[in-house]
Order: sequence, then structure tokens, then C-alpha cells
Amino acid sequence: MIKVAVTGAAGRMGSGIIKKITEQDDMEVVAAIEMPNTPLAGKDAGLQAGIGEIGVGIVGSERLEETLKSSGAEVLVDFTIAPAAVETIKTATSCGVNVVVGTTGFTDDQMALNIKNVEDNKVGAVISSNMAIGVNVFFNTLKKLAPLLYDFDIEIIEAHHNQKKDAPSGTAMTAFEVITDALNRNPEEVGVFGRKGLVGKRTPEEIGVHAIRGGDIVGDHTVMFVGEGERFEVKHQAHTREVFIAGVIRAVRYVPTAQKGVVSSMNDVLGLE
Ligand SMILES: NC(=O)C1=CN([C@@H]2O[C@H](COP(=O)(O)OP(=O)(O)OC[C@H]3O[C@@H](n4cnc5c(N)ncnc54)[C@H](OP(=O)(O)O)[C@@H]3O)[C@@H](O)[C@H]2O)C=CC1
Ligand SMILES: O=C(O)C1=N[C@H](C(=O)O)C[C@H](O)C1
Repeated sequence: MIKVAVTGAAGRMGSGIIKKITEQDDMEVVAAIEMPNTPLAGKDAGLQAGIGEIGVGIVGSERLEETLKSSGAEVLVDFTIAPAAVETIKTATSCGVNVVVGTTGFTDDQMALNIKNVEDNKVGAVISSNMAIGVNVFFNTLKKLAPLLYDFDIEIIEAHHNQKKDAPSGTAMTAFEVITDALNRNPEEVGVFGRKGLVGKRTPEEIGVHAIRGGDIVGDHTVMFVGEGERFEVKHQAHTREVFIAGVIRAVRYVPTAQKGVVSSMNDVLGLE
């Protein structure tokens, strides 16, 4: 049995992940962590997830280190918020716990620190802005498509629910990185994040990135390649968070045997490319 700790245990993703882990034969939830000094402390994580008691009480993240040690967790799954996740990854990796991280919104410096903590502590790790199989095929498609349509204007549009805190989405940022990398464009120079006012004509190199927020949209991502007289759109729409959770379960199974000290991708987990 793979012993799993979940941070963000009461969140939209965290509670769904706890539910799904309890349905697997080869893994179990051994720790459930929420924000520091959470009012949910002591409440059974299964009750919070709506599945009945699982015998694991929620703890505040001020007790993360002692909880990881006393629970014998082998894998920590984090879906929280970037500044919190940086601290969680630091603590978990220093305790020798493998990490599966879906949190988005990291700055470049934060992500560099995450990678360094994985390297220094030689644990297995999967960090991905999107765990859905369809989105990872979408990324791979963009990598192949962008060089073919290099002289088309490229715009990325994402839409999410009205509770989402970070923008643009991590997935939109990964799509941006995949495209700039495939086209050898400098990401520091070509990103245009929304437009307003007298911004001047569009340059051929720029890549627009736009965020829509509303209602209960689970997660839509569209990349438009716009030429003269024609337009090619690549679009992924998540209808349910179950698609992300399915990827998380695959990553939890993968990470204990993953190469130590490197951050594996969902391509590695899913056997894509
Ligand atoms: N990679 C992927 O496939 C996916 C990634 N995501 C990403 O996952 C993240 C979470 O999304 P979602 O579940 O919708 O968000 P939620 O806000 O529903 O859940 C986040 C949870 O983390 C808690 N939290 C905040 N700080 C800490 C802390 N220091 N320690 C432990 N828990 C903490 C929050 O508590 P409180 O509410 O009290 O602040 C909340 O319960 C986002 O970054 C999102 O973009 C989402 C879906 C798929
Ligand atoms: O916050 C969300 O909900 C999602 N976040 C991820 C992102 O920022 O890309 C993945 C997914 O689109 C849902």
C-alpha cells in the first residue's frame, strides 16, 4: 500500500483526491493537511470529503513535518496555492517524501526552488500544471504544430471558474512555454498578457495570453493560430475535475519508483510522446 499525505485536503481537488484514493486497492490516505491553524483541525478527512470516516484527522500545516514523520507517508500530493506549496515541497522533500504537485501559479524563482529541493533531497517528483491525459496530448500537439504554423499569429485563451485565484492558468503558461520553446522565441519578450488601450499593431512574434473567469467552468484552453484567410484552433475542455484526479492517481503510483532527484513530467507518468 502506498501511504499518501494530501495537502489542501478540504479543497476542490484535495477532497476529490482523498475520495479517489480510498477507492484504490494499492494506496491509502495517511495524512490530511490544511492551512495553518485551520478550524477543520481534528475533523475526519473522509467526512470532510463527503465519504464517511476514514480514520484520518485533518491537521494544520504548522504540524506538517511531525505529521509526515508519524504517518510514514511515502508520497505527498499538493493542490494548494503557490507560496504554501513551496514551503510544503521544502518540508516534504527534506523528510524524504516523494511529491506529486498540481498547484499552479509558481514564479520562475519559486519553481527553481522546488526543483532544487527535489534534486538536493533526491526524492521522486511529478510537478505538472495539468494532470489530465487530454491536456498532455494537447501540449504534445502544440509542440509539433507550432513549427508548422510559425508565421501565423498565436493567441492563447483560457477560461476557468470564478473561484480560481491565479491567472493566467498554469496550463496556459505551460502552453506558452511549449510554443516559445518550439519556435525559439524568448518568453521574456514575446508574451502579451491581455491588451488594453492604444497598444499599437500586433507584432508577428508576440503571443497573446488571455484569462476568462466565470461560474463553474472547470477548465478550457484554446490556442488560436491565425493566418491570412484561415485559422487553426486547438482546444481542450475539461468537463469534470475527475480527469485531473485520474492523472493524480497515475502519478501517485508512478512516483515511488520514479528517477530520484529529478522532476518527472506527466508524459513520463502517462507514457506519452
Ligand atoms: N495540475 C492540475 O491538474 C490541476 C491543478 N489545479 C491547481 O490546484 C490548486 C488548487 O486548486 P483547487 O483545489 O481548485 O483550490 P481550492 O482553493 O479549492 O483548494 C486549495 C486548498 O488548499 C488550502 N490551503 C491553503 N494554504 C494551505 C497550506 N499552507 N497548507 C495546506 N493547505 C492549504 C486551502 O485552504 P483555504 O481555502 O482555507 O485557503 C484550500 O482548502 C490551484 O493552484 C489550481 O490551479 C487545479 C486543478 C487541476
Ligand atoms: O484552478 C483550476 O481549477 C485549474 N487549474 C489548473 C491550471 O491553472 O492550469 C488546471 C486546470 O485547468 C484547472
